[in-house]
Amino acid sequence: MALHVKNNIYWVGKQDWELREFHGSEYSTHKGSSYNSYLIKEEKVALIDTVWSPYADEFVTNLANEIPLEKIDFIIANHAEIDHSGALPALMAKIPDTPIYCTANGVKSLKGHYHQDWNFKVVKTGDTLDLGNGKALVFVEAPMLHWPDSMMTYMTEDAVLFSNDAFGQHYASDQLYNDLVDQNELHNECIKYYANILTPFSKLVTAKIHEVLSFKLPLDMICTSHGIIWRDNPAQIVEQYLKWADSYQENQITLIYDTMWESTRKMSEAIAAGIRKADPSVTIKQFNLANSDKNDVLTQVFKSKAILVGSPTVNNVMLPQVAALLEEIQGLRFTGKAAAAFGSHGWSGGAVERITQRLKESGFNTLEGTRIEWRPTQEALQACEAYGAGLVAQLGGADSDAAASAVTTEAEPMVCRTCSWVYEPKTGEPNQGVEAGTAWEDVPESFLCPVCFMGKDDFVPAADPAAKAA
Ligand SMILES: Cc1cc2nc3c(=O)[nH]c(=O)nc-3n(C[C@H](O)[C@H](O)[C@H](O)COP(=O)(O)O)c2cc1C
Repeated sequence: MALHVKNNIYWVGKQDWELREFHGSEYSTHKGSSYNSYLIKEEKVALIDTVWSPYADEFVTNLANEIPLEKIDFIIANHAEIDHSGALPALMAKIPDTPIYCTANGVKSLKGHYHQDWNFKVVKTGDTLDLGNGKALVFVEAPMLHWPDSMMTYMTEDAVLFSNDAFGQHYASDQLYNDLVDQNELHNECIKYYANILTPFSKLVTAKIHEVLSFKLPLDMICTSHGIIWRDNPAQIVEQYLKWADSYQENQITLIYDTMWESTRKMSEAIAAGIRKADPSVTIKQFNLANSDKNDVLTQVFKSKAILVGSPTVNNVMLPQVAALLEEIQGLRFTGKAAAAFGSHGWSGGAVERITQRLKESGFNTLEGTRIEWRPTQEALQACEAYGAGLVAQLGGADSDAAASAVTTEAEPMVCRTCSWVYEPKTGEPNQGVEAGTAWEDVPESFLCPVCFMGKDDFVPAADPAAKAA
């Protein structure tokens, strides 16, 4: 059923109350989700995005009840991922010649998904499409937010930004607008979405928001492609994104572990007690990975100034759930956080060292870990408490941003021509073993842009983007 949004704009999407997993099991959706599609009925009729493929037939039927399909003049595909483009095959079967407006990368992704040579119209930032009635759509490319093809579409006069995935949340609701839903639920789903999906692209988030703000366009609503529409003070989520993109952290320490026989859990609790005694103001959270949702844990990592990751040693390595989480943590490229490892072992040990190494490779400012043999004695637990207290003292000035800013270098930043990610010599790129203070000429030839994976040749001096990389 179509729902009126503003003037001649209607929501024609799908509320998916049942969804509990998204991207396979990559993202948990405790509150369901929605696939938001918008129909604009000006002199010209435009459809912005569609819905996920399982709901394609339902979508097309509902749309045809709203408007004869042949009256749709333009289809805008802001993003090719199948939760937004999934109904295109069913729709295009009915109106095969209707033009689809998307970025150049959008054509590649849509062809890659559907293997169809539809009537694609490639658009770039600043291109406009006249809707009549004095209104137009303006396109803004947003590469790697969060796929190479991503873009946003702005509607003039109505001052509505169709932001696609940006500013969205996985949150099914019978209310369309941000001011009508539970604010805590909304905040939790927004931060989870940012933490789990957008964290690696934070530098691009900041740059894109500043670019769009520089256009000085009025903004009345942000119509996202998942979750609610921001109509009450839409700038609030933009401001929130700027904070989240800036090495976000709260006064929180999170302990994450797995255990076979509870020794590592006891260590976690003793370390937490030591932290609590040393700093009663800090929020402490503890998660056993065996019974925790990984996306919820990653959200807490995002909120933390420091994390402690624990595992017993098994066959000289860590437990697999811990290894899996560390892989996710590495991909998310958190910045400005400290970390340490802990765990129990029987003879050789090995897990604490491996965890420490992985945390270091993931860009954390790693602190000395702690280990015990077998099940903890009273003395061992006291030592863990003391360790927790000592950690608080170390955290006083130990975050890696501070460490990075202590690095002085005259070396110039370099920018990736494909996605605009900036290499800052001051911070290096610890994910690829490039230490803070490394000048571009000393960065290994195997270096890849961490956002779009282009090689070193694709980089040019940030101060002179027209120049060719040496
Ligand atoms: C299958 C298995 C393999 C193990 N392999 C090692 C090992 O390679 N090195 C070691 O030091 N301890 C090893 N241990 C001993 C555990 O690390 C030890 O029991 C530890 O206290 C368990 O901690 P937890 O109670 O947190 O599970 C192993 C234990 C099991 C059950």
